[in-house]
Amino acid sequence: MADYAYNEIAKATFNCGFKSDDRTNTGTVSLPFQMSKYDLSGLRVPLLSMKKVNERAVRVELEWYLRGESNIKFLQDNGVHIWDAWADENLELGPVYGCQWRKWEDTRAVAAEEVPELEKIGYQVVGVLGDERVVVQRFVDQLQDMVNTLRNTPDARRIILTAWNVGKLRDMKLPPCHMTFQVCSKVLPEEDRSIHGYNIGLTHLKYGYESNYAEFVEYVNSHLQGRYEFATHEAMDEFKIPRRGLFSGLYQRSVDVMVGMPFNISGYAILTHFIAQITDHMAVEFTHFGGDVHIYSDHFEGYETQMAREPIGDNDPVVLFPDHYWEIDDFAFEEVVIEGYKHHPFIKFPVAV
Ligand SMILES: Nc1nc(=O)c2c([nH]1)NC[C@@H]1CN(c3ccc(C(=O)N[C@@H](CCC(=O)O)C(=O)O)cc3)CN21
Ligand SMILES: O=c1ccn([C@H]2C[C@H](O)[C@@H](COP(=O)(O)O)O2)c(=O)[nH]1
Repeated sequence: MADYAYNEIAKATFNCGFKSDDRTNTGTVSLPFQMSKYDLSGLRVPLLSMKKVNERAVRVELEWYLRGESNIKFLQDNGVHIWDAWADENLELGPVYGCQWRKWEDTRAVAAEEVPELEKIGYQVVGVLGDERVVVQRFVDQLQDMVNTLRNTPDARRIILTAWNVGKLRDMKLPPCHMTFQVCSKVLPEEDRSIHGYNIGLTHLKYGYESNYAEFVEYVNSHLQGRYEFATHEAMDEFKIPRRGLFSGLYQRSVDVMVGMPFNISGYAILTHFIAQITDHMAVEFTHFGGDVHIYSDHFEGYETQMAREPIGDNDPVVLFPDHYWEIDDFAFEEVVIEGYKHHPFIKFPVAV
């Protein structure tokens, strides 16, 4: 359950953090470099039970990232106001997350004879300089590259999405906090493949989704007495259970434990499941690496309230996508469903700007 991993970080930060000043003049306790891991098997999503996390806002924000926009109009049109305080009067944030994910700008001035080769790999001529050098430009879709690599050469150790575009930091209203996301694809041994396939099937059955995974569970239950560890690769191939598992990790340079982190871990878990589904993987685990991990001083009271609550044992949230999803642009937050989320009431935390 997600609460335990998250609570360890929150408690360590609260109890052992250094009293620190910060940009917003709020004051924090801060504990550098903390890691936590979240189980994703069976389409699980780490949504906390000890306070309500607005999972709809998480889905809307994720679609906004995937759309590659720098303007928060989409968020506002869909009733999400978490970025309002940072945008300018035109609702612009500068080239933040989505912009870097989908259209990282690469502009260079080159000698004319280099142009034909560069055009072959997607650069376009956008101008000529006084010294006759030619200005060429392309926009890199890092997310599409991630998906393509997972489909074509999944053993690659370079499958990375980064928002930390050093040359553009000064154009951003806030430099990216969740800055670098990496995925690793692994061929699963028979038993692991079976456990993860079975878990997804159980989730599908529980929520009435017909799927190859649900059929696999029915096969295991009727032919193997429920002993999924006896399922063979051959049988799993027949049910089209993916051969590979997906592991993901996020480096977040600055972590607001009470406000940002619950959004960030659940958002990246949903992103991992989505990428897994559209590249024929099963998501296994998400690891969160925090750089400056802090609790603001005006969150201490809310922290005490949250930590005094009992985790809800049967909080077992999962995410379900329509089974036709196969491309990045298929993601639509209204169709992405969270089921099984049980939580204590919302706690209001002031957000430091
Ligand atoms: N101090 C700070 N913390 C953050 O987490 C944060 C920033 N700044 N700046 C940029 C983004 C914006 N993000 C935000 C901003 C506000 C909420 C927020 O108001 N959360 C409320 C619930 C909001 C709702 O239900 O819609 C909360 O209490 O968690 C969450 C994430 C995350 N980021
Ligand atoms: O996704 C996010 C975005 C922001 N945060 C938090 C982390 C910090 O408390 C502030 C950013 O301030 P900096 O001075 O730029 O570090 O926002 C987050 O936790 N998650």
